[in-house]
Amino acid sequence: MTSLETPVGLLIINLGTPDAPDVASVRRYLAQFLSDPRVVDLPRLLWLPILYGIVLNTRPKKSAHAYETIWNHDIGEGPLKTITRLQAEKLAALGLSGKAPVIVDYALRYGAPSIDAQIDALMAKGCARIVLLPLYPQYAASTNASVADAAFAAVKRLRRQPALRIGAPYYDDPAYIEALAARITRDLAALDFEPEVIIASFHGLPQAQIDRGDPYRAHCEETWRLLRARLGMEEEKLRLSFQSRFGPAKWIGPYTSEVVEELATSGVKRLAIVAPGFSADCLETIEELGVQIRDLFLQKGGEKFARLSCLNDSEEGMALVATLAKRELSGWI
Ligand SMILES: C=CC1=C(C)c2cc3[nH]c(cc4nc(cc5[nH]c(cc1n2)c(C)c5CCC(=O)O)C(CCC(=O)O)=C4C)c(C)c3C=C
Ligand SMILES: [Fe+2]
Ligand SMILES: [Fe+2]
Repeated sequence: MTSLETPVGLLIINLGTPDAPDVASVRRYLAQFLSDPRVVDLPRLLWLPILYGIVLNTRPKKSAHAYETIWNHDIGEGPLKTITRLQAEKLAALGLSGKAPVIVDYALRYGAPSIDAQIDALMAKGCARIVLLPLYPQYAASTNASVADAAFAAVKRLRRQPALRIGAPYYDDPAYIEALAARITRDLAALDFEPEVIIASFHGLPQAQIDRGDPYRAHCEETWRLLRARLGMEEEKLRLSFQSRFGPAKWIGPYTSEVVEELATSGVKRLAIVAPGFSADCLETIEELGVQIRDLFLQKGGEKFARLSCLNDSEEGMALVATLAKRELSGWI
């Protein structure tokens, strides 16, 4: 066996989720997440007292309750983890191996299974080459760079390091736009009503992170533009918005809640919402969009509301993940 025939590891990566929907687990998860300087890039001396003094004493209670409502109690895990695991299992079943076998698994940036534990596990199986595939279509330092930080921190401990590749953002990749368009078209056709407006809602980001050079907003806008072109929808038919604002600082807008309220009060009765930036359904889509935003729309005069699913492990979603995986593996297998 030459070194080119040794196994290659492939980890698909998503953000993460608490181990359980209770206050202690959510506090542990949020402490890890929100102390990452890529996520909250304020000076530590300013942020850590706020985080430990205020945020971690208030937010976990509220979030634990929200996680409880979406939890997959039968298997004891949150939806983001279930879906990411299924994506990895289905990707493994596709048989990506070439001259070199490919071992597929998944890791979560916060919570478990962690990136360092999964890199260790792949190395224990003989992988000297590892591809990390962050399932974040639009680049943000708080997501993509944070994955790279964790991967390089993991190998920093080692004398004999594996070779690492980290997948690129894919916000304008035809395979991504095609997967979204196919999924949206199929899901709209299955509704029992025709929405007047569809909102493409992306996770928000503090405006200050954009000002410091994050291309995230431009990436979201380009995804939105390409999706509109592919679906033949004008800006007023497929609206752009940003959700999940956290803390008092200014985040990028328009905020999803404001767009929904504006639409309802201007007489729109039938609305659909899709979250193209999330590759797996999670708290932010199932609960924030599916419950809070739905309630807001109906309360302000809307009559019909549908939340479309993320790509998840659907046929379209898996075709996309397979395309990305093959691209990032090329030359190694
Ligand atoms: C300063 C805070 C945050 C930044 C910056 C941020 C960026 C960011 N997040 C995602 C994707 C997800 N975020 C999720 C949950 C979530 N996000 C924040 C804060 C920031 N995110 C918080 C506090 C939470 C926790 C939930 C809560 O307490 O309300 C999730 C869902 C996780 C789940 O378990 O279901 C995802 C996914 C992206 C893509 C992004 C930057 C572009
Ligand atoms: Fe987030
Ligand atoms: Fe949220």
